[in-house]
Amino acid sequence: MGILQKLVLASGSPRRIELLQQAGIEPDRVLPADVDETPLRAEHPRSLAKRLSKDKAEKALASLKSEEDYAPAFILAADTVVAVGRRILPKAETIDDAVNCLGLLSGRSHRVYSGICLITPGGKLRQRLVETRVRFKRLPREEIDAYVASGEWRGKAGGYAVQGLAGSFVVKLVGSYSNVVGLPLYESVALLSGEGFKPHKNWHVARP
Ligand SMILES: Cc1cn([C@H]2C[C@H](O)[C@@H](COP(=O)(O)OP(=O)(O)OP(=O)(O)O)O2)c(=O)[nH]c1=O
Repeated sequence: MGILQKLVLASGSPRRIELLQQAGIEPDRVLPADVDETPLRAEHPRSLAKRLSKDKAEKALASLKSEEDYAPAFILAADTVVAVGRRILPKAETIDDAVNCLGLLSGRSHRVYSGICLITPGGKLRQRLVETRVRFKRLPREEIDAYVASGEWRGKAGGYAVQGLAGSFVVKLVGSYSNVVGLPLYESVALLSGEGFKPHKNWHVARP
């Protein structure tokens, strides 16, 4: 196999593409998979992240299979969920969503869960769930308003993006940082290598 192995990233998130690239992996194709992200009743945040990453990978596989020139490939998908205790925070779409999320996160710890799902060219399905604990400083209303005005929260789980302005809200982070941004790199690369994908084929020698 070796160099013929193709990798499809089942995601429309620019962050996930960038994170993979940061790890030296260039997906051969990016195929966003739209799935219903509504939590089930009383669903635990970790179960939701795992279930949705699987749904995304399977949806991408189905759409690949419907193509005339279908060829088996590695398919990688992820889903990131922010939760305070068992309470799942929404992917903020409105200013109200963002204000409510940030109010809940202010001055306390929350958890970020990413489910990752890999389907191999041979059809095996592998999953991981990665958890990061994040503690935010207390956010006075003026600071929440200023952050909301930046728009950085739009489309982000929990109404913030740690890779931007909200990085300065973090008092403590325990676990994987890339997991919070949307794709835990250590675990994703380990999963891929464990299934025989050679992640290092595109590495270049740095020029001074
Ligand atoms: C907490 C947090 C989330 N996010 C983003 C990552 C994800 O894009 C998004 C969570 O939504 P997801 O549903 O995990 O992903 P998505 O819909 O953006 O992309 P796709 O399903 O096509 O892969 O929140 C950040 O960028 N920074 C953060 O600090």
